[in-house]
Amino acid sequence: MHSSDGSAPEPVPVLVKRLPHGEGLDLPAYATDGAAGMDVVAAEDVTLAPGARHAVATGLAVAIPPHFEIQVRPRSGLALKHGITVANAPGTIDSDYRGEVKAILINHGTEPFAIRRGDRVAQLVLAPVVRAGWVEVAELEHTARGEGGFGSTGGVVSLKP
Ligand SMILES: O=c1ccn([C@H]2C[C@H](O)[C@@H](COP(=O)(O)OP(=O)(O)OP(=O)(O)O)O2)c(=O)[nH]1
Ligand SMILES: [Mg+2]
Repeated sequence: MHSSDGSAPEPVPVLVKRLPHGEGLDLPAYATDGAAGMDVVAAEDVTLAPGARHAVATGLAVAIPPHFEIQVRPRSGLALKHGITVANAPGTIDSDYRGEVKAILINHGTEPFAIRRGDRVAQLVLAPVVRAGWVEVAELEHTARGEGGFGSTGGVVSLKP
């Protein structure tokens, strides 16, 4: 959201600590002014065979403020060109996690994929967290959808006007 004068809001401060093997690497950064995610680089060399997955080190630990999370998301270019994606997308970094941030990458492609230290392998999206509180009831209100789901409104063809 932008403030009423149209200026961008202040970034939310997120504490970040470089681990020893992260020294010398760029911190995650937004590639453009409008980027939603910060590209994060690998802190290790690793080759993913077809079908293999690996928790790729970033060399970073973070302290996210309360009521926020960081999502670890794939980069579309790697997914489209090489079949490299985040196995648990979007990965969840909890605000109370103090271990190393890792990107769990999987190779869905047909060729081995070499990751070199410093390569941008995923993107981190800071997102607000709203917590639910259960309100247990015996009956739920009726809706037009009811229990229909999983394609109940039709297939891939567009809805009739
Ligand atoms: O892609 C990811 C996902 C998770 N984590 C770290 C941060 C997160 O706070 C913690 C736990 O993640 P999650 O809750 O997804 O995993 P879990 O299997 O439920 O483990 P746990 O029992 O530790 O919560 O692991 C990462 O570094 N990268
Ligand atoms: Mg968990």
